[in-house]
Amino acid sequence: MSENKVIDGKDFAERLRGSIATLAAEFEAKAGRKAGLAVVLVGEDPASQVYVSSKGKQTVACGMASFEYKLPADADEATLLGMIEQLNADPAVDGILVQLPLPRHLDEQKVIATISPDKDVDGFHVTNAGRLAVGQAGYVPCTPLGCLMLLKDRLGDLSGMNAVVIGRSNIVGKPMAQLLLAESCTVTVAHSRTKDLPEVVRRADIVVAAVGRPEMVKADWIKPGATVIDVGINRLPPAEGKTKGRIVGDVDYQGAVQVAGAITPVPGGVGPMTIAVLLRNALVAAYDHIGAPLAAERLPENTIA
Ligand SMILES: NC(=O)C1=CN([C@@H]2O[C@H](COP(=O)(O)OP(=O)(O)OC[C@H]3O[C@@H](n4cnc5c(N)ncnc54)[C@H](OP(=O)(O)O)[C@@H]3O)[C@@H](O)[C@H]2O)C=CC1
Ligand SMILES: Nc1nc(=O)c2c([nH]1)NC[C@@H]1CN(c3ccc(C(=O)N[C@@H](CCC(=O)O)C(=O)O)cc3)C=[N+]21
Repeated sequence: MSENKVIDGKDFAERLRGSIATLAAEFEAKAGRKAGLAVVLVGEDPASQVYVSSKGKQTVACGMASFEYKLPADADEATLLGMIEQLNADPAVDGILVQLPLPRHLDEQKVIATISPDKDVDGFHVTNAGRLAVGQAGYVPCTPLGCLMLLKDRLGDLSGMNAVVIGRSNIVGKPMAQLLLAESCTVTVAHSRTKDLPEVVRRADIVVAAVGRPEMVKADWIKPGATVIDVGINRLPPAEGKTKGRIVGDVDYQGAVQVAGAITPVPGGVGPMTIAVLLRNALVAAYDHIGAPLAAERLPENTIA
C-alpha cells in the first residue's frame, strides 16, 4: 500500500555512485592518477570501524583510491594534527575525512580547522560552513546534501514550503537548514529547548529529523501528506537472547508511514546517501586539484549553485 511512499535512499545512492564511477574513470585518464580519499579513525569504536570500512570499500568500487589511517584512542593532539598536515600536503589525496566523534581529550574544532578547506570533503571547516551560509560554492556536509537530493528528487521545486529541521548540530541540523533556506523554504529549526515540538512539526510540509532519539517523532505529529526525512541512526538494546539490537531512526516509521506523503526508512534511507555524497565531494575536489573543475551540469545530482 505504501510502496511509493518509501524514499529508497539505497537505490538512489547506488545510481549516484554509478555516475561518480564514470567521472572517476575519466578523471584517472585525464590526470594519470586516481582521485584519492583519506579517512582517519582515532580509537576503536566498533560502529565507527564499520562506517570507515564501508566508506573504503565504496571508494574503491567507484574507481577511487582509499587511504585509511588508524590512530590509537589515546593518540595525542600533535600526532593527529601532524598526520592531517601530511595529508594536506600529499598530492595523491584529494579529500580528507576525520571520523567524528573524537575521543574527549582531542579538540574537535582544532582538528577540523587543520584540514585544508579545499580537501574538506565533509564540509565541516568554518570556511566551507561560511561559504554555505553566504551562498558561495564550497563543500557541503554530506548528510544534509544527501537529504536535499532525496527531497528534490521527490518534490521538485521546494520554494515556499514549510520545512522543520529537528536538531541544530554543525554537521546535520544547521547545514540542512541553510540548504532548505537556499531552496526558498520557510525554515524552522527545532532543538531540545523548543516549546511544543509536536505542534511545530504539524505545520511542516517537510520534516527532517536529526536528533539521535529512537522513534521520538510520532505519527500524530506529521501533517498528512508531508515528506519525512529521518536522519537518525539509533541502535536499540538487544532483544532477549540476541547480541545486537535493531537500528531505528528518530521517527516512528510504522506509524508515520501511514500519514506521510513520503518517508525515508532506516536503514536504507539517508545513511547510504551520506557515503555516496562523500565520494561525490571527493571527486569534485580531485577535478579542482588538477585545475579542471567539473562543470556544474556534469556534476551528479548537482543541487546547489
Ligand atoms: N544517516 C547519517 O548519515 C547520519 C546520521 N546521524 C544521526 O543523526 C542523529 C543526529 O546526529 P547529530 O546532529 O550529530 O546529533 P547531535 O547530538 O549533535 O545533535 C542532536 C540535536 O538534537 C536536539 N535534541 C536533542 N533532544 C531533543 C528533543 N527531545 N527534542 C528536540 N530536539 C532535541 C539537540 O538539541 P540541543 O542543541 O538543544 O542540545 C541537538 O541540536 C543521530 O542519530 C546520528 O547518529 C548523524 C550523522 C550522519
Ligand atoms: N567526519 C565524519 N563524517 C561523517 O559523515 C560521519 C562521521 N564523521 N561520523 C559518524 C557519522 C554517521 N555516518 C553515517 C554514514 C553512513 C551510514 C550508513 O550507511 N547507514 C546505513 C547502514 C546502517 C547500519 O545498518 O549500520 C543505512 O542507514 O542504511 C550511517 C551513518 C557518517 N558520519
